[in-house]
Amino acid sequence: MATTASPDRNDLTKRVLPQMTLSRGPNPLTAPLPKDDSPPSERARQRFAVEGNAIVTGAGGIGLSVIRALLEHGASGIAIFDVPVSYASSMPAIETLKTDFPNAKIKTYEVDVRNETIVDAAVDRVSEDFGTIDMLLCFAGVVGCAHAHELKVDDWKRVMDVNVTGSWLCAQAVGKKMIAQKSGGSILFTASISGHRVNFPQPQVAYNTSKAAVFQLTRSLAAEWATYGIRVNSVSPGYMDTILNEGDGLAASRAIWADRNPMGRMGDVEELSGAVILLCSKRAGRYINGADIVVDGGGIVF
Ligand SMILES: NC(=O)c1ccc[n+]([C@@H]2O[C@H](COP(=O)([O-])OP(=O)(O)OC[C@H]3O[C@@H](n4cnc5c(N)ncnc54)[C@H](O)[C@@H]3O)[C@@H](O)[C@H]2O)c1
Ligand SMILES: OC[C@@H](O)C(O)[C@H](O)CO
Repeated sequence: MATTASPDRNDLTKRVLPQMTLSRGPNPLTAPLPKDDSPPSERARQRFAVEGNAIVTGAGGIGLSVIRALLEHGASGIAIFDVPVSYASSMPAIETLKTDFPNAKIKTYEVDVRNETIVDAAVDRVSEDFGTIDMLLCFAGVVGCAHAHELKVDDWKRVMDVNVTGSWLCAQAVGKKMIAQKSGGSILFTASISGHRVNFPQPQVAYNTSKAAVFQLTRSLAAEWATYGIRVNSVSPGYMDTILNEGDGLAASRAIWADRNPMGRMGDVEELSGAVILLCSKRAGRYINGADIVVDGGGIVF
């Protein structure tokens, strides 16, 4: 039997919470594209240029590679958030970046992304040190392998806290700054093919679940913050050749992953940077919001 919806149900103003109404204020994403008469090569360069300062969390294999790409494409400042133990190994690479890009401002901050107080204080410090925050790229992440029926709740929480809560805390702290700055911005999360499908042979229920959550975090913030000129997207790498895929018994799986990939190999971290630059670029990425780009060599062949 057909039911008639109550009149109130069709009245959006009564159904939608006040804070979800899209108040259209000044928004760099709604302004018309500026006319550009520069020569073709310059137009091509500008199309994939990134502008301003970026906070990058997780200066591991992928994070360090992307920082270099951001600097090559025009970023003027990079604030790196990581935990002290990782700085010990990534510091030589960070020093090389400072030498290779002498005009860029590159600073490191000891930040455990799971801690709200530390994240908020660090984002405040970046604001003071750099002026504006134009981009946030979240690469801080951990993996954990255990059979689901044996997984301890602390191990579940460790993965969720870094991959989901850590990404959220950084995005909220930076989002507040971007909204106040009124100049828009770009936020990029790192999901994974593990959020799209269940990988083989490693059992990693917490990791897979955490990365699927990152998609909805991406889409939720993309929907809420476009009105402030903030775009929010994610990348989903396949198996990249980093230290993340060495521990927790994962090294033994590398040959299986490569064998099942159409390209017969794992990815090089540098092969991810094109997608990241596209999503963060002000021109080429301007209408890309709430998207996830999979970079996995064609997926796993079963
Ligand atoms: N390598 C891959 O195959 C692959 C595939 C898909 C997704 N990813 C994701 O990409 C991201 C980067 O991975 P990677 O391969 O470069 O790994 P990585 O281990 O080389 O780097 C991860 C970085 O995150 C940092 N980190 C961990 N916990 C942190 C915390 N609490 N606070 C601050 N920083 C913290 C680590 O210190 C490290 O520098 C992760 O989110 C990972 O899940 C990786
Ligand atoms: O799915 C690829 C990655 O997210 C990750 O490196 C892997 O799943 C770790 O087991």
